[in-house]
Amino acid sequence: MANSVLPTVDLSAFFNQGDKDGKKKATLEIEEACSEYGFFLAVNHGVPLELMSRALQVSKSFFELPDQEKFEYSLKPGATLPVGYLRSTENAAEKNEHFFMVLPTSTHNHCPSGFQQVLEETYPYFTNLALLVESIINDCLGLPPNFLKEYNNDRSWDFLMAHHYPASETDQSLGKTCHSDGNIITFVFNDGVEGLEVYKDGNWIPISPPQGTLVVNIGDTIQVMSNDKFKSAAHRVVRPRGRSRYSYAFFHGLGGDKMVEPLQHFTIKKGESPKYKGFLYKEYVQLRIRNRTHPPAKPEDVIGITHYAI
Ligand SMILES: O=C(O)CCC(=O)C(=O)O
Ligand SMILES: [Fe+2]
Repeated sequence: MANSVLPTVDLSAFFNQGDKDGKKKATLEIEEACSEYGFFLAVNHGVPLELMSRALQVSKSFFELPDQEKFEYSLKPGATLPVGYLRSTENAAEKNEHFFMVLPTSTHNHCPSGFQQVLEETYPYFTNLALLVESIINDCLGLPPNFLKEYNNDRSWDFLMAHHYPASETDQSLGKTCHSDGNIITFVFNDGVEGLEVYKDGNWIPISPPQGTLVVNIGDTIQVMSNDKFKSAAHRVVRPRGRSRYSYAFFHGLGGDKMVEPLQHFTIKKGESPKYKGFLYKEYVQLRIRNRTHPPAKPEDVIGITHYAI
């Protein structure tokens, strides 16, 4: 089965004090998966399965509402963050709608009560899991203990998105076009409907994780910091015929004022040249938001991490 190429990593050892062998095994699997694919699947990740399915139900109920009700949650003019309801424009290359949420305590959020509850309940689990996976990645990359934890100490650039990809009928447009994520680590879960594909060596690999499994992927920031040791893989969502697809993505980011650049650990210390120019995380985030709010006419003009490649 095509799906079996992505390893499924059991994270339970990290929730059971003392299971050293389990931690070692999972760490090695994550290291291999992140250098090879930039993606892995995670089970026993600590996020309650009941909460994941309830969150998907809330999202389905929201996206089934009449347009007029959904548009009440559209981005307010002058808003500093693209929070709330967003949908693709009529002739865009992708067809989707999203609900975008930031830190539960943020006054920027503009959520109906269902999403507010999902946000408040899921956020602590995803934040803890992200800090755990980030510390495992720190070890896999051979960085000094707690390096990423200390560098990445600002949680205000993280966000949660609910996605709906309407079923494809006659048109062939994608649910989400080929992209890589700009952040540190992303967690995705969906309703069991296929559609996510990861690009590797010229092929699109379909990823259909069993329900309750999390898809974990490395973002551009780790790719840059590790000077390409870990991959931020291109991926996309194909819209299945006749079936809508629902998913959530949690994006673990970095403080906006942090500099993102290849770390000396992967350049000077290894005798390798940096593969990227340094940039502020917030600059890259702004460029990526602009890709959405003012989509360029030509797909090749969409700004991605190669913008900083040397
Ligand atoms: O819906 C999915 O399965 C993937 C979503 C995704 O790639 C993203 O939000 O960046
Ligand atoms: Fe993505």
